[in-house]
Amino acid sequence: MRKEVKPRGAQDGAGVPARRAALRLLDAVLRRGIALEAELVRAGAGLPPNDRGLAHAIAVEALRRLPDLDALIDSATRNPLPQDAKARFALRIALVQTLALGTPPHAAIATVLPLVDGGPRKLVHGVFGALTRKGVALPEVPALPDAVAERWAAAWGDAMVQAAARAVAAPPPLDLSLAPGVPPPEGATVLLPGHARLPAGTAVTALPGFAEGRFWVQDVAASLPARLIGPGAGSALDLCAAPGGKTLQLAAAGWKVTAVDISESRLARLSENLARTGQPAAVAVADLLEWQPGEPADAVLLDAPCSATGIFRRHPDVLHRVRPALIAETAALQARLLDRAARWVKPGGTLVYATCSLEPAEGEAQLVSFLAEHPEFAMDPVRAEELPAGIAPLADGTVRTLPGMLAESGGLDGFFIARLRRG
Ligand SMILES: C[S@@+](CC[C@H](N)C(=O)[O-])C[C@H]1O[C@@H](n2cnc3c(N)ncnc32)[C@H](O)[C@@H]1O
Repeated sequence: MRKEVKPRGAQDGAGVPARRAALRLLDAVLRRGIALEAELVRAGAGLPPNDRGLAHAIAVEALRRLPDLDALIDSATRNPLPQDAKARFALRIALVQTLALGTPPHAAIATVLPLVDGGPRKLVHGVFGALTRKGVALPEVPALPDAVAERWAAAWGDAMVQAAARAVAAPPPLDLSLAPGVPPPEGATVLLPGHARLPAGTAVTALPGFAEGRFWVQDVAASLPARLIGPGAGSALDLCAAPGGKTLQLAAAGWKVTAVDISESRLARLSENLARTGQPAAVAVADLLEWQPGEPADAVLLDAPCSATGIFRRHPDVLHRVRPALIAETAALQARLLDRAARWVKPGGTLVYATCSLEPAEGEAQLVSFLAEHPEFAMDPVRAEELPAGIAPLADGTVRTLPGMLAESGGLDGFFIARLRRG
């Protein structure tokens, strides 16, 4: 009689599919360098929403805590497990649940052992048991991966690295940009006019006014590039626009906006956001290395694709998958995009360049080479009163937000912003 071959995972008990999906997410980020959110679409396909949410929560928390989890694992094995060993992944998943997510140890290990069926079950069980019996805990301030700590210390100093480590410990607050005339929700902190900050974990879709488009989610740092363009009645190009936080701001400030992005799926979200908030904008799906507008614009905003290391609090996968080669690659793309964006600014018009990156190659260095090659542009220095209290423009008129700034009110994303005027 032929033995029936069951696909892997076919006999999974309750709770195991979520852990299998968490394993797949971590594997995608750590071994293949894929963004967590991109993999979530694939790894979560077919899973009920609760399992999908749990897989995501486990993976995100493991990425926040990876160096500390690995140090614990290494303290309990005679020879260090290879970084890509399945046993290490299984242990990270079991430990992070017990030590950070409040899962009882027996449930954490029982749902993880099926991931190493036919493999190192005994080892995983033994290491997990030894660590939990010892009563180990994660440190209050997570350790950053060595390569990140070294890179950021060289760029910004040790105090920034310590602030970044504190900031990675927990998800950030929920920041909203408010449509014109909308008051901040009750209990919100207001860092700038038209802004509201609510505690981390607030469900935005459950807030009164969400469906009516009275606000949209946008970190206060991410709201600065469009704010710095100011109100206007002329034409504005929002380049690399999706999912559209800045398009909404520009439209709400009175600009006649054309929003361009290469990603159809992200632009679909931009169109949903326009529909929900009732803000008008023309939308174009295009590669900006090929597209060009019918005529130059009064204001051009380039929120360029980047390593996204400035948003590590919400997307801790960047701490592990962004390497120097990726930073160099995105910096080269930014230079080409910036060069094209510059051609589309009317004489006397404004160009704002922004990246949500903590890498000088994607910010400060980009600006230096741009100014050297574009004498027709000069800095339009940002003034202190245009920024939240506690954040000052730099001497050259640019804005650099870093971990540690506004820490007492919940921090903000890492951004670089430069405003230029065409002569
Ligand atoms: C930082 S995100 C933009 C965020 C957006 N400005 C907002 O505020 O919601 C960068 C965007 O650049 C887009 N992008 C990357 N390469 C592009 C290209 N060659 N042409 C047009 N858009 C591009 C990506 O699809 C992505 O949506």
